[in-house]
Amino acid sequence: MRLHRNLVLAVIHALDLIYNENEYADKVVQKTLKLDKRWGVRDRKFVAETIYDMVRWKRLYNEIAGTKEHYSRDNLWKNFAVWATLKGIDLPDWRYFEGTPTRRIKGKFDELQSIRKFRESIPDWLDETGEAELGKQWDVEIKELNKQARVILRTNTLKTNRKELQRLLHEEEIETETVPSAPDALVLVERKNVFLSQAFKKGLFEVQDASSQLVAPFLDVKPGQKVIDTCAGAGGKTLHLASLMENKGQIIALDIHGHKLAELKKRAKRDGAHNIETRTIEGTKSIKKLKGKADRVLIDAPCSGIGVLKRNPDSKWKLNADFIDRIRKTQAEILDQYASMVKTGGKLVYATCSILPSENEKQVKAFLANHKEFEMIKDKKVSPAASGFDGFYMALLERR
Ligand SMILES: C[S@@+](CC[C@H](N)C(=O)[O-])C[C@H]1O[C@@H](n2cnc3c(N)ncnc32)[C@H](O)[C@@H]1O
Repeated sequence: MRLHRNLVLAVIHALDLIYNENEYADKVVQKTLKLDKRWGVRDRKFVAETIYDMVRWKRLYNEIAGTKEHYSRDNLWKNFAVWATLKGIDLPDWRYFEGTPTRRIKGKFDELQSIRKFRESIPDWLDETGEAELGKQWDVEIKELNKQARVILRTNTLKTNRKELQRLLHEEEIETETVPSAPDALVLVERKNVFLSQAFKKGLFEVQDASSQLVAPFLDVKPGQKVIDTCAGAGGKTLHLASLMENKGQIIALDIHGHKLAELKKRAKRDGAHNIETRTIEGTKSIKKLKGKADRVLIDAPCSGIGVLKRNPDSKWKLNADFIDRIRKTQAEILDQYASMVKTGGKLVYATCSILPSENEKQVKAFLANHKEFEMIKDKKVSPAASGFDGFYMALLERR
């Protein structure tokens, strides 16, 4: 591969924004890709993938390059030289690469393979938490979570079926394969910007990981029921629930952030999902009004997101142990309060995109100890390593 100066400069500028200005990697990638309209598909792929790669392997590259946590331009170039060297790319004779110790880089990389926090490029606290909660399993999970995420689509069965969607995408030169574990899912054979496709504009699919696609079916919804999605956000699961309910019945989508619900509304319109009402939570009043009203309640709780690190590699650097402590408290409170919306004989799913037992089965266990009116029907842990998709947890409870 030959390096093009303007593309590499764009990557370095993006890293400066992410590391020094604390901007989110996905937003910076979006912004960077708009910099030059003349860039072709391969240029865009290089820019996006290199930024994500550099962010993912930040700690490892810092350690190899000796750049520590200082991201001056010179140090960003040093980190980039490590990336290129480890990829086997011949460094051009640009002044930034003068004196790059190619052999030392490779030697240091080999040496660091025996220390997990460097090998997997994670902060100390995360390595300690992962090991304390998952033991030996942490080794394989974190390895998988450092891989690049594939693009997965969920067929919008309100408008089409998986076979037809696959055919229509093929006509737009987007090749896909089916996913055995998720009946409505298609995985892209090659990464593409699917949001530009006609199929997307017509609302024939949503982008949603295969593990995330297991959550709505876990709630066992039926057309005609009253369903409350308590942490609906921009509605990934709400829209799936609407499809499973064939647009019949009622879904109330709640969240504390109105702007996320506004996005949900836009998506619902595109998808032809007509049975969703959004309500911003502005205090306990909105919850009390819904007490004992729902056949089904989904709590897709805020969480550490450790199960989706392959999608958001910069959360490794933005998360911290205090945040996880706080989020565990929020999860316990949410579960305790929102479960009251389930009517007798109704069902509740508690789900997270974390793989830490302290956010998952331990939360459910503590809840059940205090709420004898609920019993567990089943739960499911989706391991990133075993599935190749995101890490998730879901528990189905019933109110007696
Ligand atoms: C895991 S995300 C939800 C993702 C969404 N269900 C989806 O499938 O796209 C968790 C959501 O919980 C919301 N949230 C945080 N605290 C909350 C609270 N106390 N009550 C309701 N929602 C809350 C966040 O704004 C966020 O949108």
